Amino acid sequence: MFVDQVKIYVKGGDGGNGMVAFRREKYVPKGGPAGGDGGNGADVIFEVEEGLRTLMDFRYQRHFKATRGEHGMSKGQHGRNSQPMVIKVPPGTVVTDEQTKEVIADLTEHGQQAVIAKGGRGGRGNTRFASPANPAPQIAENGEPGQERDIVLELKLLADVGLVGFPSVGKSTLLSVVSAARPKIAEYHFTTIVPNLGMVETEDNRSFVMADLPGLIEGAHQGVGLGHQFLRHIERTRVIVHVIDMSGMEGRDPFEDYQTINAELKEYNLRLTERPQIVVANKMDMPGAEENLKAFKEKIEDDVEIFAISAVTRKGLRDLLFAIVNKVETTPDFPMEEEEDLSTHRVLYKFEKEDAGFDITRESDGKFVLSGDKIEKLFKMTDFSRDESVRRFSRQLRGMGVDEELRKRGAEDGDIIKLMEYEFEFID
Ligand SMILES: Nc1nc2c(ncn2[C@@H]2O[C@H](COP(=O)(O)OP(=O)(O)OP(=O)(O)O)[C@@H](O)[C@H]2O)c(=O)[nH]1
Repeated sequence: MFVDQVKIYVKGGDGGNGMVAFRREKYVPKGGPAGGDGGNGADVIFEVEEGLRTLMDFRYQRHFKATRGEHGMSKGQHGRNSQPMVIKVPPGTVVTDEQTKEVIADLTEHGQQAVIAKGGRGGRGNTRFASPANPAPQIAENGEPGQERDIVLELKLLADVGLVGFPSVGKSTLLSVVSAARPKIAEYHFTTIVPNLGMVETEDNRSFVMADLPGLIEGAHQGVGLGHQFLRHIERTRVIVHVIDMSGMEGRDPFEDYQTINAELKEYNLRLTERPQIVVANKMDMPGAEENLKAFKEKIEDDVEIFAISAVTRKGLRDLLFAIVNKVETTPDFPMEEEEDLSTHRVLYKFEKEDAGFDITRESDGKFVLSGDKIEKLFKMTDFSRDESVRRFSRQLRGMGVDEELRKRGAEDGDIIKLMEYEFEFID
């Protein structure tokens, strides 16, 4: 199979920060705590849109950051939660975590959704830290950071459109001038022929996959290592674009060429003749092409659509692409017999478990380095401008056993401890 691949970065929105505030009431010198919670940050969600058939859009935008939650406010008002960021993907998109190689989601059905990066929880305002012992807490949490990850999207490409025609009629030229991108083909162990495949995008942002078939069909005919699986792939082509050299060079007759190719398609018994066919009269920039086209039109059945173009000068390409994409969109799928079951409704979506805690390493200059998801998250959620928050952070570290572990590793009063880009002193 041809597999298109793109690597992108996604980040859920950070939670809004909690607020430290107190009630101000007339005649009351100091009211109770009134700082609201921050709102939750937005999730990054993928949703299947059946109209999409390539990962082309991700070539232009590779960074997706969802919005953060609103910060908590005074008078006990909570920040608003952010609306999820919904990104449309084509059916068949498999999403993998780049680092862990874990499959995050396998998106098959129209409308199916999966959370790809979770937004952070809003930080708690000081209202929530009030207790009988501490009725006026000077402490609030920062929002939890949104989940961020590099992910790989993979899509098995089916050729929507197959190019056929005699050698040298201009199929490769056409494919190369209309392709916005060549898919990064992950594997094609089944063939010795490198398939000529391009992703085409129309001006109105619709896209389809076009493949040069004849080389492949010839190869299959001669038995050069094309597997059954690959032939089936070709068979699924929805629309055939039949390219004809209208310059009639080398003494060939365009109409005879047209008939010969159609007869061959039938002979290979690939059911390709059942597909709608668009005829492309190419090389219209050459002398004599106009007359040849006229003669061709007189011989061909009336209902065949013909597009006169020049792949070299690019004349007529725009209309041709619109006609092709319209045809692709209105042609139903051609279900094959013994269809492999694509309808396994797997929705995998799991998040990696938070790891137990932290790691301690040592730099050459003797500094201790703390790392780990949980400890870094706690750090980001701490408002270091407030003593009470800082004290809470120390308590949290102690609770996790960080102090004890540092001591075991030989940390003494005054040693430098690094966490992300910050440094602290160890106080035993
Ligand atoms: N004048 C003119 N020449 C063209 C046009 N399109 C293609 N050609 C030329 O025709 C020759 C054959 O073009 P290709 O694109 O290689 O033809 P092909 O159908 O892919 O041929 P195979 O690879 O043999 O199957 C090249 O020299 C092209 O430059 C066109 O619109 N006008």
